[in-house]
Amino acid sequence: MTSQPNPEPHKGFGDLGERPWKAAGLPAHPGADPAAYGRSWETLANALSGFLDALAESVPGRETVEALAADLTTWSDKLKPLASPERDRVFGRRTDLHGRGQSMSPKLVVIRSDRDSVEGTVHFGSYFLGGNGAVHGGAIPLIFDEILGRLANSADRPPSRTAYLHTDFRSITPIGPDLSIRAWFVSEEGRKRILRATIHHGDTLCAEAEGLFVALRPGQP
Ligand SMILES: CCCCCCCCCCCC(=O)SCCNC(=O)CCNC(=O)[C@H](O)C(C)(C)COP(=O)(O)OP(=O)(O)OC[C@H]1O[C@@H](n2cnc3c(N)ncnc32)[C@H](O)[C@@H]1OP(=O)(O)O
Repeated sequence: MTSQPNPEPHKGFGDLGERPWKAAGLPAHPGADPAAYGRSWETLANALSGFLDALAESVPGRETVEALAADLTTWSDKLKPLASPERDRVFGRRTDLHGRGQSMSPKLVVIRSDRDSVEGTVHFGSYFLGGNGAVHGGAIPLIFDEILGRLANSADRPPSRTAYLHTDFRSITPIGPDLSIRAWFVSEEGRKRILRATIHHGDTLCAEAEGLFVALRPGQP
C-alpha cells in the first residue's frame, strides 16, 4: 500500500450507494431507504434470482412457456408506467442487502471488510452457467468488477470507474457451491487505484483479477 492510513473509522463496504448523491448535494433516493421497503425488496430480489435459476434448469412444456411469457408480460406492463429516473430507482441500490437487491450479478455475501480489503462468499446459480458445470467466462469478471468497484469506492473515497479489468481463469469456477471471494488494494496513487481479487473453491484458485480504477474528475459521468 502506498496510501496513508485513514484515521476515520471504516463506514462499511456497503456505504457506496448514497455518497455520490450526497456529494452532489442531492437528496438520497427514497427507494434506497431500507425503512421504505423493509425486507420486501430483499424477498423480491431473491425471488427474481431464484426464478432465473429455475428457468435455466427447467425444460417446461409449451403450455407452461406460453403461460409464463403471458405472466411476465403482464408484470412488465404493470411496471412500465412506474419507470423513474436512475437516481430514484431501487434495483441494485440497496447496499444494505447482500447482492444489492439486484439480479444482474451473483449474490455477494460480505463476511469481513475494512478500508482496504473485503472477504466474502459468492454463489453462482444455474443462470450463470457457461457449460459443463462451469460458470460463464463473462460472469466472472462481472463479480470481480462488482467487488473491486465497491471496494475502490468505499470509505469516503471519491467515486471512480473501472479503466481496465484483467481476469485470469485458473481452473473452472463451479456452478452451485459457495465460493470464497477476496479483494484488496494494491496501491493508491493520485487518481489511480489498483486492486486485486481472487475466487477460490476450497483450496483451489478458480480465477483472479487485477483492476485499475480511476477517480472521476468533477462533472465526469
Ligand atoms: C449505487 C449502488 C452501488 C453500485 C456499485 C457498483 C459496483 C460496481 C462498480 C463498477 C464500476 C464500473 O464498472 S464503471 C463502468 C466501466 N468503466 C467505464 O465505463 C469507464 C470508461 N472509461 C472512462 O470513463 C475513462 O477512460 C476513465 C474515467 C477510466 C479515465 O479517463 P480520464 O478521467 O480522462 O483519465 P485519463 O487521463 O485517461 O487516465 C488517468 C490515468 O489513468 C491511466 N489509465 C487510464 N485508463 C487506463 C488503462 N485502460 N490502462 C492503463 N492505464 C490507464 C492513464 O494513463 C492516466 O495515468 P497517468 O498519466 O496519470 O499516470
